[in-house]
Amino acid sequence: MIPSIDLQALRASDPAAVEAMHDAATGVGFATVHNTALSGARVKEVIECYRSFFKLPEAEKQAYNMANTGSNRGWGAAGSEQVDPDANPDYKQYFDSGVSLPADNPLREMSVYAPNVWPQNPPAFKSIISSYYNEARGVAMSVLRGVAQSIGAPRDAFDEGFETPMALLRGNYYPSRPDWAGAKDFGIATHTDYGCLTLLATDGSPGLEVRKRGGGWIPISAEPGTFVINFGEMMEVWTDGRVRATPHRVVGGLNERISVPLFFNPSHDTNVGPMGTDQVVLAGEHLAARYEETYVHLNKK
Ligand SMILES: O=C(O)CCC(=O)C(=O)O
Ligand SMILES: [Fe+2]
Repeated sequence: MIPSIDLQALRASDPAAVEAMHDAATGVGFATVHNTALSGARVKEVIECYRSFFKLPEAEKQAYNMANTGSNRGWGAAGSEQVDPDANPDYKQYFDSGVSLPADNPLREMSVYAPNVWPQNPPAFKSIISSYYNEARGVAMSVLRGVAQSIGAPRDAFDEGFETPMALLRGNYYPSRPDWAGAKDFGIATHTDYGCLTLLATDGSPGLEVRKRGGGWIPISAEPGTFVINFGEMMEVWTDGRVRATPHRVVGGLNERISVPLFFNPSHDTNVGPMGTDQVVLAGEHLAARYEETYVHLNKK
């Protein structure tokens, strides 16, 4: 039901891999991807690094709380994001990092390119997370080339749009589902991702569910070294609906869980208007609007 794709085969234009990507992109909107440049050991290191951060005392994490900076870099406390207006704010915590631009780059004035915030603890956080950020971007770009090929576009159709990507790496921490949680409380409520492609690593524990067309939910999980991919709203617009942005959620259960999505968003000025039309939709404007709707610290301003 959810295609499983060998990334090296996709890179080599193996017909079965290209067809699996076509099915994923135009059908369920999700796939798992394995045989990438990122090993399971690398992903485990990243997950444990986030875990150490999330286990710090709340008072220490407060120093990095993004509600204080108004950007989306640093720690997001439980209840700080509401992805579904009909549900309560999510009970997950998260930590966001983005592209590192040189101090004299004027793009840093824009909140989507704001400077990163790095915690002091664990001490290796900055080096582990920033190198994973760069490696994961490389993997995401290879996946996108395969997506382009699978829908009959040139393999490099998306390359130019990702020169200074608003790519955001997030560590999500879901504690076990709180006792007080009711029907409107979720680890992360039902939503579609905002950007083009999400490359998601998880600690292997269950929780993520994908909405089935026609109703119902499909559970999906991936051990470190295998990634879940899915497509976001900008990709659906850009491809004029051919590639699907599929809603998903985490209700949460007894198990604690960590997941690490890379939201591979294009450069601010990339036109993600439907290909082959003259409609203009600026990626940066779409993203800023969605952040304003969902980050509690931005929409309450
Ligand atoms: O934790 C997961 O598996 C999914 C997280 C997610 O959908 C998101 O952060 O957008
Ligand atoms: Fe998501």
